[in-house]
Amino acid sequence: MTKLSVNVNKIATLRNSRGGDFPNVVKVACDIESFGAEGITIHPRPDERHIRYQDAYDLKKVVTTEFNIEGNPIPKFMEMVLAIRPTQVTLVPDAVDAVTSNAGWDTITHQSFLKEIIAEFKLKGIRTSIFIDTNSKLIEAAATTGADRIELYTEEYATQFALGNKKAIEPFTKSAILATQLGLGINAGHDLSLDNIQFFAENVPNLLEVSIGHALISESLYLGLENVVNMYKYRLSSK
Ligand SMILES: CC(=O)[C@@H](O)[C@H](O)COP(=O)(O)O
Ligand SMILES: NCC(=O)COP(=O)(O)O
Repeated sequence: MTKLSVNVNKIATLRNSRGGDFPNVVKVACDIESFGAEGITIHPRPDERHIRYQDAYDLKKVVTTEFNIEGNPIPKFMEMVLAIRPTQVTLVPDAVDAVTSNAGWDTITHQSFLKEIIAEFKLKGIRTSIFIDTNSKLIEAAATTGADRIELYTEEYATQFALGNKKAIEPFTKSAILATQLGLGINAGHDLSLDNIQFFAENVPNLLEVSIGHALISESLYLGLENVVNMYKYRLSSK
């Protein structure tokens, strides 16, 4: 079965908006695990606008499922991941000022760089995954870097699925078949949601893990609002 890794970036966004420690990222991650998630994902960005580097160290102490750290392997990120030794590092080539991840690796241009850093992570026993588009040449090049897995970048699928274009799954199915032939494990993420996840999982063979954050946290707000509004009303009703 495909594992669900919950990305808690948005919990940190909410916490940072008030400058305090509510919601507490570590507590939320532990609760998410106790609710059944099989992994916790974070994507610290250089400006620490949501997850802070300290959160990564704090989470390492408590996460009992798979801990996945995503990011661009700049020196500060490398140092942190090598010290923490999470279950998995997912390499994402995002620009410092990117609003969110918006492209996969060019594994041909950056083949030797990726080989070098993947070897460093492997020495520390950290599983490696490369964030990538559904391009067969890039997936073939990814297989030569020593990476254990690829993470298929699913924004295009999510956008097209919302427009009713179910054919958008085809490149993902093909990429998964190719990756399996090349000995790569398959993860996926970006804009996956309650609406589009089932069709994706049913049509992408050997899907090991999905990491989901933005939609999952937004859906949790919607699905929890009625309950919480009524809890407030109940507490006010004795007056
Ligand atoms: C790698 C990826 O797909 C991202 O979705 C990412 O981890 C989310 O990052 P933000 O929460 O900063 O948008
Ligand atoms: N790797 C993708 C991820 O962690 C979450 O992406 P999103 O669901 O926030 O778009």
